[in-house]
Amino acid sequence: MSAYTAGEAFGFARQQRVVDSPDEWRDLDRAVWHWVMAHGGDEATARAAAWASHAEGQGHSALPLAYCDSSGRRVLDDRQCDALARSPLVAAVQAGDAPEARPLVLDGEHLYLLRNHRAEVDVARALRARRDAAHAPRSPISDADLRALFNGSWQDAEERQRAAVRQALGRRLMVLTGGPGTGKTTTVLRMLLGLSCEHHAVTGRLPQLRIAAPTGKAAQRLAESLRQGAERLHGGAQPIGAEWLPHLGAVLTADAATVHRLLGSRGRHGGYAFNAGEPLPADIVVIDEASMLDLGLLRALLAALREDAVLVLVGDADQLTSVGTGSVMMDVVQALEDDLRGDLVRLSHCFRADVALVPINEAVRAGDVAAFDAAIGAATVHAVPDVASLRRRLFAWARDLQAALEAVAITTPVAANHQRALAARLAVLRRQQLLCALREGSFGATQAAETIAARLRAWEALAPWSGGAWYPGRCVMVTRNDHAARLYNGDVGVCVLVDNGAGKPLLQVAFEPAPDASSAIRETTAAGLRLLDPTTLPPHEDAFALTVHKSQGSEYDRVAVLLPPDPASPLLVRQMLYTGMSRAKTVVELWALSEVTKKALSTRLARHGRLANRISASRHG
Ligand SMILES: Nc1ncnc2c1ncn2[C@@H]1O[C@H](COP(=O)(O)OP(=O)(O)OP(=O)(O)O)[C@@H](O)[C@H]1O
Repeated sequence: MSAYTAGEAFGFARQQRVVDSPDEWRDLDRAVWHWVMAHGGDEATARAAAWASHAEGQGHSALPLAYCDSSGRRVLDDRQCDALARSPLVAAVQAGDAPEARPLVLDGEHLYLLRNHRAEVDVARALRARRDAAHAPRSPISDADLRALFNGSWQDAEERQRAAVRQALGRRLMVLTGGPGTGKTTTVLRMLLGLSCEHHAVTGRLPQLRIAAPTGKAAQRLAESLRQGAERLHGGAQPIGAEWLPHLGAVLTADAATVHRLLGSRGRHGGYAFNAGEPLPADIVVIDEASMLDLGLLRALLAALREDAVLVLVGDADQLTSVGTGSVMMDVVQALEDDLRGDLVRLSHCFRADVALVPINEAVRAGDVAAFDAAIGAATVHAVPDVASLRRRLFAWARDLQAALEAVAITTPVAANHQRALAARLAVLRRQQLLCALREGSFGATQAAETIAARLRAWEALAPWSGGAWYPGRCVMVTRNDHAARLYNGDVGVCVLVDNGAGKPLLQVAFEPAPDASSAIRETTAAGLRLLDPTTLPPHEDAFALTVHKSQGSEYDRVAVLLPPDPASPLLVRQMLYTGMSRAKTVVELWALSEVTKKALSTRLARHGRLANRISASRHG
């Protein structure tokens, strides 16, 4: 789209041509330039506004006045910065609210689009209020209770888990962070039991509990882990006392949903059914994978919460931030770490049986090149300098995938009610996964998935389906929410051959249980695995290779992380590498040149904005 057509889309066609339109600007940024010029702004303000829009497109909530373009040149000179403060379209403030609504806000050394400024201010204010509302618990948890909640165990390695459970009581905000396998979910379950007990002591009734995550898949995983954990607590070698059972019941019957669904999203511009005027009927809300929350969604969530509700944010603050604006989990953790009050617990001990990957993940998390070199033996490294070598890797990968599909007899029909056989086929999705830093291009996930699919289809056992789009073993990921089908962006399914006892077996796509089915419902639907006709699926794509972004919240036995051979790629950041590699449970492969890996290791993704400062500003009002 040219600058003119972008402008036309906004209803102000045939304006001046954008002066010096930088190559990096998107059509939207140019449209913002036109909007400012059409509304009485000067050239400097229009330019700054377009750059603020561009920065938002990169995930920043604000444009620092010293912002540099990709060639390292400042995008606004001193004269332009001075002009901004005098512009009628700009509200200049020194921290805090903009006194009047103007489209741009100059807050100290940062320029904001108004909505991002409001979101930052509102989120910080709500979080500060939640922090300040902490009080001594009515029914503090005893060491005996803690021991009971941890199955009679009292190890040093569990101290922070116990601290998290103890410290959550009496608060309106609790944040739990830690890497994979550090026991976040295990701790959340105990925390919920403690919070439920406290709620009962204060109100005389059990709490209304809601659990959610930014994606359906993550919500489903949390619900399932909590259910399994609750069963172990109830039926293990040292079952918890009868006094806990009503609270366990509250956890077991809690609905799990995406955050959008929790808030009653009415679509892109329709707002939410639950908001400040119509608060969410919930006493305790747990959000897992909170690193995927963006600024706008956290603002909506905080607005919808009742003042006396407890919000528990759980996630790995070192993972990639959301694709949207801001890096809220990272900022919240930083602010709470700067002002320790017990409402943040960072777990660090890995409890997994297989800890071989812990040192390398820790080295990547910390960006420690020496520790990474020392731990690299835990990973398999393949240098992939060009398309030909990538192709060879992909072929070998497809061969292994074929072997995994063969092992579950993917081309043999299975009865629709044979849950075990269906679950075995579905489990292939968690066996091996290729994760790519890029989406597009010859090193991107789309092309890699195509190459793997083409190679797989050359398998003679799949010949009967050679004419169609669907074949047994095709793995797909849903790319758009379909609330009616209870399928959500990020859900993965595998195509299976189903014998329904009425003639020719049918191709169906198997998915795990719906995330927003309560556990009671899940139990009545024979383990809840869903079989759907391929023609009824919402938009989807092949899932043989995914971007690292899309893999957040999932784990696989074996992971290969593919990095592009160009060290200058802007997506090569430490959080991306950490997120990708830490998805592996037992085997991790790096398909990358060593200089590219080092570049990613030593580059920390930082998003511009002032949320962390605003939250920590509590002591100054
Ligand atoms: N205190 C503990 N004692 C024994 N095992 C534990 C303890 N805490 C966690 N585990 C075990 O460690 C494994 C990981 O725990 P959990 O799933 O709670 O971690 P997590 O941080 O939520 O992991 P992920 O981020 O990968 O979902 C599980 O097998 C769990 O049973």
